[in-house]
Order: sequence, then C-alpha cells, then structure tokens
Amino acid sequence: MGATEPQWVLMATGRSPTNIAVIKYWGKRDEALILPVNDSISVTLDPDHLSATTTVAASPSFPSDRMWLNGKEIALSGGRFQSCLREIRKRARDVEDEKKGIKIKKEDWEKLHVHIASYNNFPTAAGLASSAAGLACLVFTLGKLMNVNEDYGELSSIARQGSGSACRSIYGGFVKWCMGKNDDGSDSMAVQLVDESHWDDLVIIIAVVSSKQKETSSTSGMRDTVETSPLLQYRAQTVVPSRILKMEDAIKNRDFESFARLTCADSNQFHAVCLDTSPPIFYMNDTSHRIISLVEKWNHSEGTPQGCLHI
Ligand SMILES: Nc1ncnc2c1ncn2[C@@H]1O[C@H](COP(=O)(O)OP(=O)(O)OP(=O)(O)O)[C@@H](O)[C@H]1O
Ligand SMILES: C[C@@](O)(CCOP(=O)(O)OP(=O)(O)O)CC(=O)O
Repeated sequence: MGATEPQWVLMATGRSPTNIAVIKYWGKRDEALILPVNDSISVTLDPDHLSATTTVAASPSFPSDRMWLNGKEIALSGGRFQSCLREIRKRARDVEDEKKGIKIKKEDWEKLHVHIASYNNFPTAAGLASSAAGLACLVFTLGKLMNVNEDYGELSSIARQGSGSACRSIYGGFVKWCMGKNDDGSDSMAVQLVDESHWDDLVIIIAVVSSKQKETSSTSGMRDTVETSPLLQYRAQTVVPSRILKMEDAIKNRDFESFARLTCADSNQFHAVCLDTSPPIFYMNDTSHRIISLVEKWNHSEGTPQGCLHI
C-alpha cells in the first residue's frame, strides 16, 4: 500500500434569523447583481423562532462544492450560491488550527471545496423569507470558516448577491437596505437603523396560513412585475421614498400608530403590484384575507391601531 496524504475536515456552523419587510423590496434594476428599484426596511426576527442553521465543511478530500438543504441535495450551480462562494473565497485569509495540525494559506481556499448543509426551522420557499435567512447564514458561516475580516456592511453586500432580502438578515433589530445608485452595486447594502433592544415590547406574531411552496418564487415574480406592471414604477419612484422616511421616524419614535398604518399600506401596495403583473400573481389565500379583515376591525373598534399586518 502506498502512503496516503493525511486528510482533514474543517467546519464552521452559524445561525441566522429571517426578516420581515415592513417597506417591501419588489423589483430589480439589475438581475445579476441583485440591485433593487427601491429602498426597503425590515425587522429581523429572534433567531430562536424562524432561522436557518448552516454548517460548512472544507476538506482536501472533497472533489467538488456540494450543498444539502433540509437534508436533500440541491444544485449549487445557480448564480446566487456561486456569487456568495466566489466573493467570500476572494476575501479568505490564512487559517491555522493547531489542535488538528491544519494550516491553510489564503490562496489555498481557491482550490479547497466545501460541503454545505443547511436546515430551516420553518417552511422553506413558502413566503416566510427562507432565502433571506438561508443566504445570510451561508455568507456568515462561509466567512467564519474562511476567516474573513469584512465588516457587516460588506457581508450584507455579499449576501445581497445571494438573495436581495438576505442583506437585511445580517443585522438584528430594524434594518434598511439602501438601494444605492452605482451600476456595480458597491453602494447597495444594508444598515442597522436600531438594534433589537430598541422596541422590545413590540410583539410579532407569524400566522402560517399555508406551508406549501409558493407557486411563483419571489425571483421570478418580481421579474414579471418589472416587465409588465405600470404600477411598479409609480410605487418605486413616488410612493416608497417618502414612506421610507416616515417609517424611519415611526421606528425611531416607537410610534406604533404610524408604524402600523405604513406597514399595512405597504403590504397592500405590494399585493396590488403583484395583481398588476401579467399574468397576475396571487400570494394571499382566503385565510389571509380573513386575518386582514379581523385586524382591520380590531384596529377600528379600539380607535388607535392595536395590530398591523404583513402578509
Ligand atoms: N437555509 C437555506 N440555505 C440556503 N438557501 C436557502 C435556504 N432556505 C432557502 N434557500 C433558497 O431560497 C429559495 C426560496 O426562496 P423564495 O424567495 O422563493 O422563498 P422565500 O424566501 O421562502 O419567500 P419570500 O421571499 O416570499 O419571503 C430556496 O428554493 C433555496 O434556493
Ligand atoms: C416579498 C419579499 O419578501 C421579497 C423578497 O424577495 P427575495 O429576496 O427572496 O428575492 P431575490 O432577491 O430574487 O432572492 C419582500 C422583502 O423581503 O422585502
């Protein structure tokens, strides 16, 4: 028997929560770089509830990059995963694990393949922003494995290239994704508006009205909207910019009445834009409509809003 190279596996694990947009991202001005047509604002959930947990392993014995999602292998060939891997590999640094006797030079990361396993503790691709938690977690965990030293703004910009909404899950609390103006996307990244302690008596209830996979993914749905909806341009250019400013104020002042009004209005306009798409996109079902009616009745019977909705 000939001598064999000693093999090793280096691993890192991370967990990222999902986020729920209160001013929504819908529509891209650049599909490849994932650059949006408007700013958006979201609230990041507590990771104990809705989150993705991802383990990334690197080893010289892996012949290719592979990924498993919720226990099933999925293709890594899609541009979104490749962009994140490429951008993190570019920023990888030397890693040394004395206990295992592993020394990886930064240039070695280009040749080392990874295996990725991720689990969501909530329904995947059902409208609960699994891509946000999943891609943020992937970027964060790859960064940890490869010892990258980038700040959260830079990581959010990389996560954005995996899934737009993922750039906001890099931070806790309330987060704004600034759409940016540059063609190369260098100024399109998320910033934290306030951290998770700022509005700690705000309660978020997620009612899962269906855990089935959506018929139209966000990526293809928003592509159709950009191509066919005349209402989208009005929303992005006229409605959202002033709504963003009002929402920032409502969050800073913990003004629930304004927060609720803006959140409901933006959710309704998002669904209106989906209906304005050809063919129309329907993300709500009868149960969603009944919940909306109940919250509206509750808000009006109490005088000031007691609850708000994102669907
Ligand atoms: N944990 C994960 N790790 C990596 N990728 C994931 C993970 N979870 C989901 N994804 C990717 O995101 C895709 C689902 O994204 P999609 O935007 O269609 O749905 P969603 O994010 O759950 O809903 P929405 O964007 O409407 O809130 C999956 O098909 C998969 O490619
Ligand atoms: C309705 C939304 O949740 C849409 C999210 O879309 P994605 O971020 O999933 O889309 P891609 O960038 O194509 O991956 C609104 C939002 O989160 O702002």
